[in-house]
Amino acid sequence: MESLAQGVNSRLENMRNLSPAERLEKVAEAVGIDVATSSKLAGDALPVDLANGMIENVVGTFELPLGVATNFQINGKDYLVPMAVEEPSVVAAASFMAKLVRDCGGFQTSSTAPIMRAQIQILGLQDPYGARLQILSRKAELIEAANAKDPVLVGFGGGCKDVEVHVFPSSRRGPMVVVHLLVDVRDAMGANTVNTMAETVAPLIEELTGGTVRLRILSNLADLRLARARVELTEAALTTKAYDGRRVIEGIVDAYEFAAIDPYRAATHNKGIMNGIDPVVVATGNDWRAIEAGAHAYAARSGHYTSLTTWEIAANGNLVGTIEMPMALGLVGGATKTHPAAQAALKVLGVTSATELAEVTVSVGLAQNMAALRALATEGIQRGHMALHARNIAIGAGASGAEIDAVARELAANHDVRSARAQEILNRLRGEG
Ligand SMILES: CC(C)(COP(=O)([O-])OP(=O)([O-])OC[C@H]1O[C@@H](n2cnc3c(N)ncnc32)[C@H](O)[C@@H]1OP(=O)([O-])[O-])[C@@H](O)C(=O)NCCC(=O)NCCSC(=O)C[C@@](C)(O)CC(=O)[O-]
Ligand SMILES: NC(=O)C1=CN([C@@H]2O[C@H](COP(=O)(O)OP(=O)(O)OC[C@H]3O[C@@H](n4cnc5c(N)ncnc54)[C@H](OP(=O)(O)O)[C@@H]3O)[C@@H](O)[C@H]2O)C=CC1
Repeated sequence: MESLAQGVNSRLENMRNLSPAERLEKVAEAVGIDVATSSKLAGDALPVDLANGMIENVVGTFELPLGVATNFQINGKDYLVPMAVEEPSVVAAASFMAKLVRDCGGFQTSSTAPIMRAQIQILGLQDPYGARLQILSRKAELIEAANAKDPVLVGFGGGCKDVEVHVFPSSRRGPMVVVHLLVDVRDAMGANTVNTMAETVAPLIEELTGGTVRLRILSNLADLRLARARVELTEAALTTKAYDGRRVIEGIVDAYEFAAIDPYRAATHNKGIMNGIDPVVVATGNDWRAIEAGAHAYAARSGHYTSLTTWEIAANGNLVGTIEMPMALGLVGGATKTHPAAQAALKVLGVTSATELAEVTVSVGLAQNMAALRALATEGIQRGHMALHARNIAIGAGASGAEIDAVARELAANHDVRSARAQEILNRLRGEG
């Protein structure tokens, strides 16, 4: 079931046995980017003078490993997914699950329009419900004032689309009214865009209500900007030498149920999802704090913190997994525009809109969750994870060059991945033991 949609085939074989330079060449060839672009992914892409323009008190830059997850096929289109992350086994696990999913038809995704909320807090009101209706009666005027501030966005079909008014009749500081501007931010993450609009309409709101406006800022609970992905896997696809596919499916669904009912487990389950999501967010120069805040607030929206994914058994016995969560990602603005490696990562992905990027990103989150649940429900997490973590342990013990893989191999083979053991192996290899 190989797809060469838009010329890209994400099923790159044998990646693990190549050198980083060979892998980059293979990726660049697969997605059709030039050397000038691909070289931005090889390291040293962010000169200090550029970094100095991005944040304050800059002293240098800080690097993370950049991997590329293979095998992703989403809505029939293949993607190679850049992931910037320090944790071993994450990229391997995402690639592995994407391989299983592509053999079962790939990921199916959808999303809402990219609507962000800006909040405007009003205090000093005796009649909060009366103020609410005053504001709603002038909705069109507020929308017009907000949109006058961003003709570029309006030109792209975005802009403020609606206004909501929420009343908190009794807070410790008296009645509070909170206006939400609902803004279609198109291909922006949207924070600066909606904050500007909120600050613009605040004087008009004070005039309308007689109250005092305090905060004017977006909400990171972007519950109107959702991205979704669905997978369906057969028993045969999940069968291994050691485990029957039916047993794997039952185990994954039991693991999901645990996360659905218990917040202690849900926190770890969702961390596993974010293992997939954050590296894509970082690699594309997006704001990962915003994504994390939105994810966990959404997981707790019912008052009970729960899983961001669902895992069920369909009538035909197949395993069905879904994810739906806020995904406020941008292709313009923020560091996506200034960081050369983020620009190159977006070219590797080949996405043409922020919603497409959001759908790819939640697909990686779903794949990552599936990898963790599959491992946890069968052999446990340590075999696959620790075998790859062994290289970190080897480096920590002082191994370098070819020593790293030699020490890691022995640690993993003996299922004894500890620093002291790594030191012993290293000493022996160096003839010092
Ligand atoms: C680690 C694997 C994938 C090994 O799994 P395996 O069965 O040893 O893999 P394999 O050697 O049979 O290879 C299968 C495919 O995996 C990929 N793959 C496999 N190895 C590599 C590698 N070295 N480099 C690159 N790709 C690799 C690759 O796509 C490969 O296909 P191929 O290309 O060969 O046709 C598996 O054990 C796994 O998925 N484990 C789960 C790992 C995981 O979830 N890690 C996240 C960190 S743990 C955590 O922080 C979260 C957690 C667990 O607490 C969340 C929760 O509790 O829910
Ligand atoms: N709580 C939070 O999450 C907060 C986050 N931030 C930060 O805000 C930044 C993101 O803000 P954001 O508003 O996205 O960034 P920008 O303001 O840099 O970019 C958005 C602007 O880009 C222009 N634009 C050009 N093409 C498009 C297009 N196709 N679609 C949409 N807009 C387009 C628009 O108008 P124009 O050309 O007129 O500018 C738009 O207003 C991030 O760095 C984030 O870290 C800031 C405050 C709080």
